[in-house]
Amino acid sequence: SSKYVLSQMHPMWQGPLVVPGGDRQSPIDIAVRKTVFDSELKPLVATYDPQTCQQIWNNGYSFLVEYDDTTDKNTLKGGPLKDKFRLCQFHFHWGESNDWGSEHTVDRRLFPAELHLVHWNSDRYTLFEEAVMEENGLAVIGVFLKVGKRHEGLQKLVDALPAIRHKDSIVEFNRFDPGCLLPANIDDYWTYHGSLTTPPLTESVSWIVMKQHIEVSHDQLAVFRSLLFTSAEEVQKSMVNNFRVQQPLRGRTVRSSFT
Ligand SMILES: NS(=O)(=O)c1ccc(NC(=O)NCCO)cc1
Ligand SMILES: [Zn+2]
Repeated sequence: SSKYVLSQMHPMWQGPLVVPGGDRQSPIDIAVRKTVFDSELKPLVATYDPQTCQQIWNNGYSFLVEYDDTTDKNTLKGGPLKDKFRLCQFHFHWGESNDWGSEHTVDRRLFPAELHLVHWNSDRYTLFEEAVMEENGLAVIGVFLKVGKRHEGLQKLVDALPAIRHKDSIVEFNRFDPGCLLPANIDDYWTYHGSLTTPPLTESVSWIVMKQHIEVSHDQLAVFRSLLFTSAEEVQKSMVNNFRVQQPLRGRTVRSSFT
């Protein structure tokens, strides 16, 4: 049965959204004490080619760094995944202040921002658009951001943001290694079955949320907040608080790859 999901997460969404089923929605709170260690979970193997980076653009919701996903150049396998997945894009969610902004929470703790690396199952499907509708179609790696020392690898991205301040603006972006945004330790993660956190909210995501966060500077995060939800003709609205609120667990188990 499909349930109505009120669009609490963002004023931009008008009226209730119908989602298929609605009992595998994301994000969620990860109650650490209730996670279950699974010794069968393998280490994650992420192989990314910085040369396949194509463009960075403001989609009116976040900014996306998109990769050429027509070949198996950027793959994710292992971890909870049975198949091989292809990176298509990564993006972030953040708040208007450093006190909130992440989508997932850990024991209700909010982080100032969260990175999502979006992959689709290239063993079973030929396009993202196909995979996004399927139960085992997507794998998204979530990485929490904390405010601290400057992230040298992120700076190249930050320097490109003023050029895509408005919705639908896009610039060519080449040579960016998404691997530089992963924490040192990618063996410790939580994993559960969920959904996209923005429309179409389809329940096709194997979530892999890293236990270890990365650090970015206050100034780097401030540049995220200088982006706009709006296009050049509209009244300006700062791109902040582009996160969805935590959704009910509905009996799901969150597994951990570590004790
Ligand atoms: N926030 S999230 O759950 O990681 C997410 C990822 C991809 C999408 N959609 C998507 O990638 N659409 C096609 C090309 O951008 C929506 C939400
Ligand atoms: Zn996201």
